[in-house]
Amino acid sequence: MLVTAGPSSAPTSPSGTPGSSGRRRTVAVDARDVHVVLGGSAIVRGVDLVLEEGEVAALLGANGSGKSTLVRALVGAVPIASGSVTLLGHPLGRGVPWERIGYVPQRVSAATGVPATAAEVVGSGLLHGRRLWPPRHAQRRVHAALDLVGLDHHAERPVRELSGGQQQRVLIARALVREPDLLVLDEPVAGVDLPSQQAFATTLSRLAERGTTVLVVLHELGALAPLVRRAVVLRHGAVVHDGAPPRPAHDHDADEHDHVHPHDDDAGLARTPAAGLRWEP
Ligand SMILES: Nc1ncnc2c1ncn2[C@@H]1O[C@H](COP(=O)(O)OP(=O)(O)OP(=O)(O)O)[C@@H](O)[C@H]1O
Repeated sequence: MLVTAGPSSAPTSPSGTPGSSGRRRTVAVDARDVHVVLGGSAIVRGVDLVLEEGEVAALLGANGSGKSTLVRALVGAVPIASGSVTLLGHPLGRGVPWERIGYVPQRVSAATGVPATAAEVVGSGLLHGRRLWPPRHAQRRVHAALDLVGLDHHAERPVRELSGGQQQRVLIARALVREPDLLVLDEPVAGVDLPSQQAFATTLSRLAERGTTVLVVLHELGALAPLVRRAVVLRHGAVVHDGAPPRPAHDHDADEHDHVHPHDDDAGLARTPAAGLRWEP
């Protein structure tokens, strides 16, 4: 199921919203008028973001536009100055079912001071708050998650011996192992080779079909283009576009680039291999 509902949609409640079929859909993320202030500067300025169950949305914007800060605020990693955030029907805080949420932060190493193996790092994704021991079938789930990112053959290797891109894939597996209902990913495929990006896109699309909601920070849609139907574009911490994905452009990272382009659903011609998009009719 893929549904889009921007802030301009009919009002929703944390528990759900009636769809066109009349069936109640669960709202996975309900952020209203979110402001974040860091170091005395307003970094996120009045963002509204409502994501429904199974929706795949990309968060785009130039460097420094506030994408990471916004997703970090959504998962409670930085405090919000004002506004409200509800995740999976629960106000941000201890009541949120964090075990149902996977988060891949931006560009962190999977290697810690501890010589953990890839399987151990992924297994840590199964631990949370009150659960300090692995659930049943943990090993099977760990290996399945590593297999999804093409690294099961490295399961017993210390992560510090893996390349940067492989470490990133370990972190993706750590989020996937939870079989999350909500997945928040901050530039998950930066530094990841194209075949792995495509495998990741396939995995995400299967998760979305199953009802997982995905919010992914990207600079270019890249291999994920076929599954992203909604793009939220930030500029200076505010949403300047929320709707169909913008056309790819080579200058997306330029400060003055507005990230908003006319979109044509029949725009195969607008999507060129040079822009890094894999176009599927
Ligand atoms: N802890 C902090 N204290 C002060 N300013 C911060 C802090 N963290 C981020 N910022 C500032 O907030 C702004 C937005 O940063 P953020 O990392 O959210 O942008 P981004 O859109 O994710 O950028 P990029 O595409 O480069 O990853 C930047 O100007 C950054 O310097």
